[in-house]
Amino acid sequence: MGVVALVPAAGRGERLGYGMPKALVPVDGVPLLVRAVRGLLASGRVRHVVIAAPPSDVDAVSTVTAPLAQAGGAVYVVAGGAERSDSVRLALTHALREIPDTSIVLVHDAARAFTPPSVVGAVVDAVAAGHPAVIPVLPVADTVKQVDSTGVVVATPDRAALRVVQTPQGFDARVLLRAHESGLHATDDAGLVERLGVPVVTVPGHPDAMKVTTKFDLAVAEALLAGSGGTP
Ligand SMILES: Nc1ccn([C@@H]2O[C@H](COP(=O)(O)OP(=O)(O)OP(=O)(O)O)[C@@H](O)[C@H]2O)c(=O)n1
Ligand SMILES: C[C@](O)(CO)[C@H](O)COP(=O)(O)O
Repeated sequence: MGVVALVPAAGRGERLGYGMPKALVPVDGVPLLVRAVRGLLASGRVRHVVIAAPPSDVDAVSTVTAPLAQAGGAVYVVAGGAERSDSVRLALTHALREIPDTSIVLVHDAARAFTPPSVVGAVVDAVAAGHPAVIPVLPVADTVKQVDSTGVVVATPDRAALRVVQTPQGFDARVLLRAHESGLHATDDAGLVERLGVPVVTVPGHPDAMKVTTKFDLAVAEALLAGSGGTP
């Protein structure tokens, strides 16, 4: 069973506003991307990692991530694309071309750098058990409103049926390839798979798998790290 993790890390981090690509932003001296890759490998389930880096930072990203490769595995770096889905597709193409036994593919945001390895393991286990698509989720803590284009509320969905979606999202490699060849658009990979009519199952996510998007999130990440004694 070849498990490969694709790590989209080519975003500009505009909402964070740190003046460098978000994946390279350090928390306690260690870039978010390095922490994300360490967490994937610490699960003991992932052998190979393919990172989609900002095109102008492929060399810098290769330098910081090459030492992370474990025995029998490799860390590849490719140039990412304009949108997250382009970066995932470019990394997937590389994985399917260069890593012959790729059967399960995880897609994991570099920005979710503090995801516990146990979440990675739960996703891989569920795909290995025969589910073609698996996502980690959390319940919704707030009441959610649907609004129209002018901001007027049109509905209050029952939040018991809503979930917040995290990564890593895990897939049968053939299903993910079909989803990315579909030409459809979605903000996550499972969104593409859903549109193929393939069932997507959920496993429990974790609050630490939060996406570092804003300065507030970065402050939360720093607090998390301080509270955990410095891992991952
Ligand atoms: N063209 C892109 C855009 C995003 N990502 C990656 O997708 C993940 C989720 O994206 P997000 O958190 O929205 O990051 P940014 O696009 O960098 O954020 P912003 O919109 O604030 O610039 C991140 O790890 C990001 O690096 C990517 O690989 N390629
Ligand atoms: C994939 C994702 O992390 C699921 O929550 C999220 O959709 C990516 O964030 P973006 O801002 O839509 O790029």
